Amino acid sequence: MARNTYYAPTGGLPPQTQLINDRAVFTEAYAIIPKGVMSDIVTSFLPFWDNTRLWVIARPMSGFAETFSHYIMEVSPQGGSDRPELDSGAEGVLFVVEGEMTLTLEGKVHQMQTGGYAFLPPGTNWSLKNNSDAPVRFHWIRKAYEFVDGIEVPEAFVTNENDIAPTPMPDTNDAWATTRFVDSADMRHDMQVNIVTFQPGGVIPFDETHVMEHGLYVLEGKAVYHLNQDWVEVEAGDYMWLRAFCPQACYASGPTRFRYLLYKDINRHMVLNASPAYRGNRK
Ligand SMILES: NC(=O)N[C@H](N)C(=O)O
Repeated sequence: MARNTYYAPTGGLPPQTQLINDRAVFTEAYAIIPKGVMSDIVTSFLPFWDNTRLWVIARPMSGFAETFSHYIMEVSPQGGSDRPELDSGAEGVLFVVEGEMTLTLEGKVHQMQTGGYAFLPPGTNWSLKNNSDAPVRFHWIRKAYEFVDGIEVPEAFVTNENDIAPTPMPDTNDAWATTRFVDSADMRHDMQVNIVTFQPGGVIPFDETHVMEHGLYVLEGKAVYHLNQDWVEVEAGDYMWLRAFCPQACYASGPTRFRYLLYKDINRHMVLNASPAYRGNRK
């Protein structure tokens, strides 16, 4: 089966001769981390991960307004972790963009390759190892799972994006389609990590303005995105973080398809006690 080729950052140092013309921006409504910023200078490390470095491209900051963290992981040969997740309340998604790795999930071994996708509910027993002779690069998106009395925690699964048919947006002539790994109406899930694909010229023709917070990592191609009041050019390897209600529209501006990994929080009430007014009203 044909496999997709995604942009995967490989680090390196920007040359000292480089002009200072990066497109990085951090605003109240959105942030852009262009691929050039993901250099060797800004890597992180994690406890109990061997031969591993990462780029943290999103994290909760204000305590209640941001819901998730997003890492780009790079695990060298023989690297990995037997204690990957230290927070028993965290759920996660792994998505492989280059190389291969061995995921052991509740004792069962899964060999994951490019396009491989795993959902890890809170409390899952998992470990990861790179048994190959090349680095493996994957995205790891984490969120504090919002438990609800009477609703079960969803089960873990491992799949590959090539095994899932994208759902076309009606009336777009298939120019805009979304690969969904879980059903939006499945109330056990409080987040989705999807892949959105636009054919050249495909558009989001109006400013979507909605409660879902987003992280968008561009996997392929390029586009012009409207974010709040700005038009920005983005291409494979760039990251966009969008706060809830940030207006967003785009058109795929390149000769090839434009695709991104899209995080969104779904299916839960908003936390009312985050508001000082609400706290004031309570006995
Ligand atoms: N920016 C986006 O791709 N937004 C999606 N239509 C979404 O909110 O699912």
